[in-house]
Amino acid sequence: MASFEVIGGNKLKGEIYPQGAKNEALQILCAVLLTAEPVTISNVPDIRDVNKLIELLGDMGVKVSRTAPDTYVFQADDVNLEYLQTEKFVEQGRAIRGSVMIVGPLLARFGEAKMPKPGGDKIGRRRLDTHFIGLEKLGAKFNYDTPDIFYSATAERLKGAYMLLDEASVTGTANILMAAVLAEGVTTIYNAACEPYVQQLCRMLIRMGAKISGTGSNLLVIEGVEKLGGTEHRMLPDMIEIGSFIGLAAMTGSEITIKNCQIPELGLIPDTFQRLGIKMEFRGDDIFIPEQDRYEVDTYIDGSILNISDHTWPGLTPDLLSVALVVATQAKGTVLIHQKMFESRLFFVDKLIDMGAQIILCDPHRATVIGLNKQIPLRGIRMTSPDIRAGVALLIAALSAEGKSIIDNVEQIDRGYQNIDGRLNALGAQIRRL
Ligand SMILES: CC(=O)N[C@H]1[C@@H](OP(=O)(O)OP(=O)(O)OC[C@H]2O[C@@H](n3ccc(=O)[nH]c3=O)[C@H](O)[C@@H]2O)O[C@H](CO)[C@@H](O)[C@@H]1O
Ligand SMILES: C=C(OP(=O)(O)O)C(=O)O
Repeated sequence: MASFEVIGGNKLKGEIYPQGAKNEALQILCAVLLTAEPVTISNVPDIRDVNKLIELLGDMGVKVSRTAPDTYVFQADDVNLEYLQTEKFVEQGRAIRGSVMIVGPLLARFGEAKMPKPGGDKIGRRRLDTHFIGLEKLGAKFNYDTPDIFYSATAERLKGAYMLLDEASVTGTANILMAAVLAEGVTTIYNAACEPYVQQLCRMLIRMGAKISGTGSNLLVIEGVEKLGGTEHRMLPDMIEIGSFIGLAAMTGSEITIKNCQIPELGLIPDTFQRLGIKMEFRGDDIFIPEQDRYEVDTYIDGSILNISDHTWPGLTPDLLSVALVVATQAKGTVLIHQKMFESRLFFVDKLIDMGAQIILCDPHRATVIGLNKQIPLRGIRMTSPDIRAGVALLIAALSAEGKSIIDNVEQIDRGYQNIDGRLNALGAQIRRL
């Protein structure tokens, strides 16, 4: 288990480039299974979860070549389905959430798929009903009643269908979409997730020859085609990393320019941090955060307390609430953080309370944060990173804190943030990997 030793209290300064988007990468990589032709993917982040999925694809027989540090060519012309019976596959599938999205492409192209219960953050119940029910509507038969939670599915030829998803699941929509593009006839997915990750997947599939309308909306209509061809795809910058850097700048009172953000794709993210009082300027496609000694939380028009909550896209992503919460600890004012989607994602506030933050955990979904207005700095402590986003929120807290912090289990942070210690040290942070 690796740890970070963080000496807090330094102001950072400079430019930082966001990595390619983790959650987009996990979808796009699974989509290479839909064609026997080469697919070139660039702006691939060099992070644990993505590297694990690339390794899994390679072990399944997909030819993988890295043509530049962030660019890969994949060719799935000789997929070994027997690999899905091996213990190594089970281990790999269990290690990441993204592995669940091999099911749709495998069913569509080969008529069979297997997978263990996928991994990912332990941040609440993460059910897969939406995936399975959707794929069943396309004609797949699932066997998921196994004691070892190893699912298998078969389908002779998937057939298009109408479906109204019970929830707008991000990976569920991607999985069903990837199955529907090769199904016979028309599939309509209503209440589809429309996060930029899914939009990017739609664009890639269309370039491969798929017929999809409704990209960016919650109503996708897919006319199945016989086969798909190769393409080139470039990943968007990671919007969660961009939000994390905005929060980091505010907490540490630093002047940071976040380069090449594709600002129109960020939805409510900049606005949310602005409501927390953080000033920023859009300079072309860069976000400039000036040095600010203080920031003051907005209230609603009627003067009531600001509430920051998650929602399916185009609402605010749940993956940034931990960062918003940590930023609120040093703001002037009070904020209610309401994490609606996940029930175990706010428990990390006990570490922030140990650091001196004023937070009332109202219930598993809601925390009231009374900002310290930078009158009293947080103090460094030893803590463990429970999940990827809490991990980065604790890192931001430690960088702003007085004294030394140790953060254990930083593999959680490495799942989604590329060389985060090296990149932040280049801006003046003091982070040592132990
Ligand atoms: C690999 C990947 O892409 N992971 C992301 C993906 O996970 P993932 O696709 O697993 O998450 P889902 O979208 O399926 O669901 C997330 C949670 O929200 C709940 N839910 C979802 C939709 C809805 O309308 N109502 C509702 O309550 C679900 O029950 C679940 O607890 O999307 C999540 C939600 O943006 C993000 O946190 C994850 O980082
Ligand atoms: C929850 C997340 O990831 P995963 O779905 O891979 O666990 C995340 O990226 O914040």
